[in-house]
Amino acid sequence: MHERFSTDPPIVIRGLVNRFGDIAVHDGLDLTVKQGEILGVVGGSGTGKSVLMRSIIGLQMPDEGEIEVFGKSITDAEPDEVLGVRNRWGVLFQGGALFSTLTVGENVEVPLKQFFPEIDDELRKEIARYKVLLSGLPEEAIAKYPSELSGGMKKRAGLARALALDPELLFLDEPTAGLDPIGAAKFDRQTRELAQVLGLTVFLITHDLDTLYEICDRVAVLADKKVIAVGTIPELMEIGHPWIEEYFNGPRGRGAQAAKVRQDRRAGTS
Ligand SMILES: Nc1ncnc2c1ncn2[C@@H]1O[C@H](COP(=O)(O)OP(=O)(O)OP(=O)(O)O)[C@@H](O)[C@H]1O
Repeated sequence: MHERFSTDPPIVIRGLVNRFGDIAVHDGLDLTVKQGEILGVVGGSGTGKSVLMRSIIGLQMPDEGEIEVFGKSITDAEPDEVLGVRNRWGVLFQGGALFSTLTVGENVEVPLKQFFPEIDDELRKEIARYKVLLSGLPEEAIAKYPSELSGGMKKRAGLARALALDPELLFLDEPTAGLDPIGAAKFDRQTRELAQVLGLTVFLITHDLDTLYEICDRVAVLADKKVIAVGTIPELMEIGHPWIEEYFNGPRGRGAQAAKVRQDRRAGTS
């Protein structure tokens, strides 16, 4: 079977420890991300969600522990081996992290040039164009510079770049932060559609309760330097952890839950 169709978990983390000076951000963190799921990652500010993502993609070398992505160790691998898995994921960083001196199209071409230098210019431009359109941007956005884009368009451009290499795994760091509610709901819908159509596994850091209710199959909760629970929202609510209760049962959590129920009724699914 081609690895793309493997049912093995694409991410397995065991005993992760990350320290900055004397302070441990993670201390014995375990997490398994299942093939094909959209996993929401939540936790209070500073609980280490971004550090966790950076560790998985090899930008942060952990002090202890083991991280496997597509069965390859990120923590012990030789740089060449990591390169072999790096082209199987795409990352949308907070704020898009676009190169300001390149147009949207050129930004999307960057990973293509890096990993597939043999592709000729015309084909590379055409692939980049297709990814920009796939991300929901109009044709005219291709030639624009990041400074000419709205916040929502920058996110979509970042998404187009994250999709450049046809990834199997997509990392999204707070994709709807700073978007208006309509833009955020659109972005959520698009993430779900892309995940379904392209067969992606999605690791999604968010504070957005609507996103969690709308598109996440499971949610991992970071607290006390670990993942304290992973499951569907109803499963998490049964655990009775005070932070989880407060998070999902607070006024915003109840609002998001009610919105989901209304939407499901309209769609005739409940
Ligand atoms: N390079 C670094 N050097 C020192 N401390 C760092 C570094 N990167 C992160 N930290 C610290 O690690 C902790 C976790 O940071 P991280 O950005 O992962 O939190 P987060 O859960 O993503 O927060 P937020 O929800 O606010 O984005 C914070 O206390 C942060 O100050």
